Amino acid sequence: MADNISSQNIDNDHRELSRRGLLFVLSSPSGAGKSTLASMLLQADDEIAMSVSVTTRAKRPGEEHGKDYYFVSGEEFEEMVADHSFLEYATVFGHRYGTPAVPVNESLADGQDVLFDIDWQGTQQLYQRAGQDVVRVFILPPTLGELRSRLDSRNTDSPEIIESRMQRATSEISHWDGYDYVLINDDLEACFAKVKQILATERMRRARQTGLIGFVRDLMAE
Ligand SMILES: Nc1nc2c(ncn2[C@@H]2O[C@H](COP(=O)(O)OP(=O)(O)O)[C@@H](O)[C@H]2O)c(=O)[nH]1
Ligand SMILES: Nc1ncnc2c1ncn2[C@@H]1O[C@H](COP(=O)(O)OP(=O)(O)O)[C@@H](O)[C@H]1O
Repeated sequence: MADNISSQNIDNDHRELSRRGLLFVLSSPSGAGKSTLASMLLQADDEIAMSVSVTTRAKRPGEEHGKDYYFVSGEEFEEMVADHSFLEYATVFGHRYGTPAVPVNESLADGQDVLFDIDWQGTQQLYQRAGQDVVRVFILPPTLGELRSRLDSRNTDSPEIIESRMQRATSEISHWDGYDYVLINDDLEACFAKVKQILATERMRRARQTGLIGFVRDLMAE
């Protein structure tokens, strides 16, 4: 386990978030395209950092420890739970997934926004913790047939795993109304443009609540 994501680096309650940046969440049923959209956003925007999750699921071909996930054993995961190292955690498809708090706080303290690829359970927990700083975006596939063909063509999972993800897809989708924005990822570039538009709009909304207040006060005092 990488030390920089464990709780040992800080003394106080590391689940207490510094509230400077946005917490930008992408969720979707497996295969709808959230990882693809997340990596496009990270490439296009210097002011947002990815929250790398911890998981007990097996590494897929091509995935890197510390970049895609921190891959840990079940025991290591439960130790992190006991240490209160997670901002949120959940069981998805029979595996444990969690967001380590320390890197998120570091990014926020650096003035970065933070991008999360987490499920609806984690989104609810994050929302309870950080409320108005969380922007929740749900990505839908255009059809379930297209979802299956994306899972097939991604070529990372066995037919059994793909089947179980398809069986979970409708229950994942049923949580769509717990999100601020719902996008259909049909044409990738069009969907990505909407993701960027949402981020830009939400940044402006925050600027209205924070920096601009001082500006308006000074302007009116002139
Ligand atoms: N709550 C929570 N969910 C996560 C976290 N990391 C990933 N997930 C979700 O777990 C699910 C499975 O992710 P993954 O194994 O990468 O499969 P994929 O969605 O098919 O790429 C997805 O819905 C992810 O959004 C996390 O830290 N917390
Ligand atoms: N709009 C799209 N049109 C066609 N294929 C897509 C689109 N968006 C994503 N994909 C492809 O679908 C597969 C699943 O996408 P991925 O981002 O891994 O989904 P998720 O992270 O939601 O599980 C990948 O092979 C990806 O390249």
